[in-house]
Amino acid sequence: MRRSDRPVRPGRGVPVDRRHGPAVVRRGPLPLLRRPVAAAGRELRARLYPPLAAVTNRWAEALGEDGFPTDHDELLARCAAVGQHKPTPLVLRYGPGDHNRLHQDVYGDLTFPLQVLIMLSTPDVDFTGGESVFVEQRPRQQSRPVVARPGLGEAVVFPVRYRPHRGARGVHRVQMRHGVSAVHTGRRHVLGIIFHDAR
Ligand SMILES: O=C(O)CCC(=O)C(=O)O
Ligand SMILES: [Fe+2]
Repeated sequence: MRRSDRPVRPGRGVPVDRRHGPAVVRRGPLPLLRRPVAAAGRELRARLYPPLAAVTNRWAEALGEDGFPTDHDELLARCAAVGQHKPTPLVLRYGPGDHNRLHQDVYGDLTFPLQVLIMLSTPDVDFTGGESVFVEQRPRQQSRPVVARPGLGEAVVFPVRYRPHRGARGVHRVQMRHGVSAVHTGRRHVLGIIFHDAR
C-alpha cells in the first residue's frame, strides 16, 4: 500500500466530547492535513528522529529490550514489514469544549517510544485552556500528572507508552498516557509527530 498524505484516522487518539446545546456530540479534535503540512511533517519527522532514536536505544538497553534503527527510513521499512503503512504526522484543531482523553498512540505491533508535539497557536492569545496533560503510572503508586503549556513553535517530547525509571530494585517501566484539557475559548492547533506508521 502506498503511503498517502491522508490523516491516519479522524481524531487520532480517542475522541473528545463536544457540547452543542443539550446534545453531547462526540468527535475528535479535527484532523487537518494538507499536502504542504504533510511534507513538512515528514521532513521534520525524519530530522527529529536520529537524536530521539539515540535516547530510546539507551532506554532499550536499560530495560533489556530490542533497540531501534538510527535512520527513520529503516524504521518505516520495519513498520511496513508488519503492515503499518499509514503516515501518522497530523495537525489537530481544537475549538471551545474540545479536549483529548488520556490515551497512548499505539497503532500496531511496532511502537517507537518517543513522540513530539509542536504548538502552532499562541496560548492566551489564540486560545485559553487546552493544556497538554501527561499522567505517569508508577507501580503501586497513585498516578502523577504533569501539565505542559508550550508556546507558539515550542515542542514537547514525551513517551508514547512508558519510560524507564531507576527504582530501588533496578530499572522498570513507568507507564504514561497523554491528553489535552478542554479548550475554553478560541482555536488551538498542534502538529503531532509520531515516528511509527499506523496499520
Ligand atoms: O494536542 C495535544 O497537545 C496532544 C495531541 C496528541 O494527542 C498527540 O499529539 O498525540
Ligand atoms: Fe496523542
